[in-house]
Formats: sequence, structure tokens, C-alpha cells
Amino acid sequence: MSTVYNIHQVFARFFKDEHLEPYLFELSRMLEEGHICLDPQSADLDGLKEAGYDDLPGVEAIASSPLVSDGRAHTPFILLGDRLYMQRYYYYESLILDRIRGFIDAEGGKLQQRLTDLLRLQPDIAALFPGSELTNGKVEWQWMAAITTVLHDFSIITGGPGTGKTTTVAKVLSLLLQLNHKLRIALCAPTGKAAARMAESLRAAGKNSAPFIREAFEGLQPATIHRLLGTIHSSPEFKHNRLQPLDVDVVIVDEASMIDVALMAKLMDAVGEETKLILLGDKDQLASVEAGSLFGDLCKALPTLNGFSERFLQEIAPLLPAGSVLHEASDGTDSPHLLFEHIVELQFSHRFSDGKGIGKFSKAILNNQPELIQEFFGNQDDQVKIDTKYDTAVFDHFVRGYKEFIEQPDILSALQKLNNLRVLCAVREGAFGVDQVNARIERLLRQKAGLKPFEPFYQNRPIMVTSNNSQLNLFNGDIGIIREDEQGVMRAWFEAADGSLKSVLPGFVGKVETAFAMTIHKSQGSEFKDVLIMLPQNEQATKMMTRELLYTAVTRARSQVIIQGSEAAILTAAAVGIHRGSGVIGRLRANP
Ligand SMILES: Nc1ncnc2c1ncn2[C@@H]1O[C@H](COP(=O)(O)OP(=O)(O)OP(=O)(O)O)[C@@H](O)[C@H]1O
Repeated sequence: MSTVYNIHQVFARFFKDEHLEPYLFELSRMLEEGHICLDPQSADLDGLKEAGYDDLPGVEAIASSPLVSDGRAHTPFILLGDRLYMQRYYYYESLILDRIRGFIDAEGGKLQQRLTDLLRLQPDIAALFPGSELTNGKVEWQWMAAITTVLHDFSIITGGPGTGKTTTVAKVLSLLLQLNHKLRIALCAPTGKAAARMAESLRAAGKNSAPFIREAFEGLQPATIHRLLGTIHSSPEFKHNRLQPLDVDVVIVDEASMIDVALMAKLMDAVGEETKLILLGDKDQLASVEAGSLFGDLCKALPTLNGFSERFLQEIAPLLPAGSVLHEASDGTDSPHLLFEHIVELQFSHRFSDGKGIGKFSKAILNNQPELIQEFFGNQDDQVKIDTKYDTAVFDHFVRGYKEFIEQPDILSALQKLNNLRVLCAVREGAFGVDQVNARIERLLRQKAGLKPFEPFYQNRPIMVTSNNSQLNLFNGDIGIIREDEQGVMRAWFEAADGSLKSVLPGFVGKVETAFAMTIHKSQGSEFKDVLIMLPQNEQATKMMTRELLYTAVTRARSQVIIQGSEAAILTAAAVGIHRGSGVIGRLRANP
């Protein structure tokens, strides 16, 4: 039996309930894989046998254990229908669902007033969404997303890369600012980079707005979720919570698919009753590294996205610019589902074409369309290149692109150039894992760009922070470079959220990794002009590839993506979707 199995066994045995023990073993294993609960009926019998649990007691053994309740008693485990939870995860999931219900229940009494307010802004809405745009069928969902988000206290806007999530939020904020010039806005994301990127796009979007809107956008202070909530030294809790909610009018959360269930619960707990919460993300991307796939689950919970009731459509019709109509929103579906009319999916990418390149390839992966994916194997596409031979010349040519940042004397420009390209690895170990690929790049750049990687913090080492350090305002996922300052002291340099440069002595940064190559998981929330994706060659590792992993990697690129990997690995990945056990979908359906 492996050590990993032992950890789960130690956990399972701790509770001294021999009937429950195999289920606790399985639950612990599932949590490690990112599920937040276990369906006892689908326990992995082979895995249990391997761990020495030959006889699995009937599932009734779970309900009859004094360690288990239905959530009304304070027990370490909760059995809800056919899902077994550790109490902590049941609590997080329940808190999230309660908070969403709280937001949506409270909206009811405010809708009429908000509609009246919006009617006053009809000319502004028309200016934000010129009628011609509304009639071409491409902006309709952006308009719907903006209007529903202004009307509601809880909203989700989902969409693939370049579908206009940030553009839409800029319009939402413009409208909210017209209604309240003193609107207090909190802008956050799981990583500092993602938060800064959104603030940057918002500032750009606000450039041609009225001065008070432009000023509000310029004054935005993006933060990681941890920083926004206020970390407490050596504690998993935050300064802001239900008793001390965030003192703002609207909280915008970008890259919400990266948020695990625990952090999402703490975030929602800290958003007060008078505050609006807007979650943005791509429901098709990889789920959080930690447990749960909450954002995806909330989007999947609604049987059909972008459905609106006839009543709602009639209410908002006067807000449409004269002469324009909504094409697709008017199928008039109605549903008692809690999230109905609260999630809008933006469907048209303004960055990628559906008919070629990254747009077509990423959609073919998402929809698992082997015949469309195979069209790219001929390498006729300008944006997507597939190198099944792992050609060293292709790798070397891509890596030589890093010379640009190494040779750039200005540190801020060097940081920006570094973010033009990135090698992304599907796995950590092996010849195509991130550690060995980073070492290979270092060797190559030693020859080609004079890199001297002989000590931990060498000149021009790109680093990625892998822990949070709120005192230094450095967070997991932040990318920096090591360079000497004018006094010859080696420092780690980062681009601050406001676009300025900040530096720290490397020893203070905390845990870091070399970032010429990074894992696809760690690349979430970032974008690069060019991306080289390295898929593992061995069969075992290939089996770990999933649709979400490949889709996330491909959509990190703005201009070009090269994949070094076999056709089989690409097709296998597209065929396998991730499923993470959670009760979100079932609980929302059972209790609309
Ligand atoms: N309705 C529109 N008409 C024209 N251009 C648009 C429209 N909506 C968005 N764009 C443009 O498309 C690009 C991507 O938009 P935006 O950044 O808002 O998308 P996003 O969904 O937030 O992207 P990401 O996934 O990268 O965060 C921007 O250049 C933006 O100006």
C-alpha cells in the first residue's frame, strides 16, 4: 500500500468506526482529487480493495453512525441525500447557497425602483450599446448581461476569451456610477496578475467616458481576494466576514472559476446585504486547484443558460435603444430555479474567429469534435501549430524568444516582454514536465543569451511566487524577474497593480519557482502573446490530460499556440471532461 493510501487510512481510522471507515477513506481520497463530497454508491471498489477494505458495509452503515447527521446536528460528517461530506465542506457549500439565496431574495423588493432608475438612463444605455450593434446579434448577450447585472444583486457573467466580460462590466460600472457618483467598487481576482489585468482593461474602457467615470476607473484598486478580505497572520480566517462585511457597494470578481469552495464561501460571507456581487469567468476552464468546481457548477446548475421569462423581457424592453430588438433572448422560457435570469453567457468572441485559428480549435476541443481537431494536424492554420515530432528546432526557436526580455535593459519593459511568451506544461514531472523543461530552457539560454543559472537567484531568472505574502503584497501566481539594482544588489522585481515597478530582496519573497515554463494550472488567469504547450509523451501521463486542461492552455494564447504532443494525446484530452463531486447542482435543483 502506498504512503498516499496510508494518509487517507490514518484519517479514516482516527474516527474509530469500523463500518464508516472505508467510506471515510474514500471521502478523504476524493477530497484530495478536488471533489467536495462522496457519492457512496460510486465508491471505487478496486481502490478500496487495494487499501485493504475487502468488505464494504451497506450504505445504511453511514446514516446509522453517530458521527453522521443530515446537517442539523453538529457531527463531523454530513449525509445529505446520496452525498457524504466532511462537515467543513458541507458548511462551505451551504454558506454559498444561503448567501446566493439571500442576495436573490433581497433583490425582489428593489427591482421596480431599479427599473425606474434605469429608464432615466435610457440615453446612456443607448450610447453604450449603439442600436446597430444590438441588431447584429453579437452584442445582445452583453446588453442582457449589463442590464440584468445592474438590476440584480447577484450576477454571473461567463464567456470564453475575448467575449467581452470586462467590456460588459465597464458598461455596468458606468451605469452604476451614473446612478451613484460615489459608488464604492472592489475589484478582485484569485491572482494579483488577473486583478491587475482587469483594472487595466477597465481603465482603457473608461478613457472616453464622462470625467467622473474616467476618474472612478482610474482610481480602481485591484486586489487579490485574499488581500481584499484581509488576511490574518497564521489564520485561515479573514478580517472581513459576516460581522465585518466589506464596506463597498459592488464587488467584482474576475477569473471566478479559479476560486475553490472554501475561499468562495469566505468571500460571499464578507459581501454584505447591501452590496452587489458580480462573478466573471469562463465556465469551461479548469476548476480551482483546491477542492470544488464551484463556478462551473453554478453555471451548470441552470438547465439552460441565457433563458429569460416573457415577463422579464417585457419589463426591460423600454430600456432598448429605439428601433432595436433582442433576437435570441426572447424565447420566453420561465423557471423557478434560483439562478434563473442571473447567469448570462457571452457567446461571441471579439478576439478569435469561430471559423479558424485559436477560436475554432478551442471550440473543437470544448465540444470534443475530433474531425475539426484533425483539420489542425495538417498545420495549415496561422495561429495553431501542432508538432507531433517534438522537434528540437521548434522548441529552440520558441525559447530564443526569451532573449528579448533578457536583453531589455529597462526592468519594467523586460517584465512586459517576459509576458509575451510562455511554455506551458501539462505535468510537473518527467521529460516534458515543468521542472525538466525549465532546466532545458536554462541550458539553452546559457548558450544563446548568456544566462548564468549557477545560483538560486541569478540575473534574469523569471520567478513565479507560489505562496501569499500580504505584507509585501505578493501573491500566489505573481510573476517577477531577478535583476541587480543600481548598487549591484540582486532583487526580485514585479509589476505592481498600478503598473509601476516594485522590488524586494529575493530572500523575502517566500516560495518561488522558475517561470520560463509553468504548469497549465498555474497559467490560469494569465494571457500571453505566444504559447508553446508541451504534452507528456508517456501513456500514463497522457491519461491525465483533460478537455479543460487543453482548452485552458490553448486559450492562454492571444496570437499563436504551438503544441508539442501526439495527435492521440490531443484527441484523448478532448474526449475526457473533468467531473468533480459536489452537491451544488443537486441542491439547487431540489430546492429552487
Ligand atoms: N461589443 C463589442 N464590440 C467590439 N469590440 C468588443 C466588444 N466587446 C468586446 N470587444 C473587444 O474585444 C476584446 C476582448 O474584450 P474583453 O477584454 O472585454 O473580453 P473578456 O471576455 O473580458 O476577455 P478575457 O477572457 O481575456 O478576460 C477587447 O479588445 C474589446 O475591446
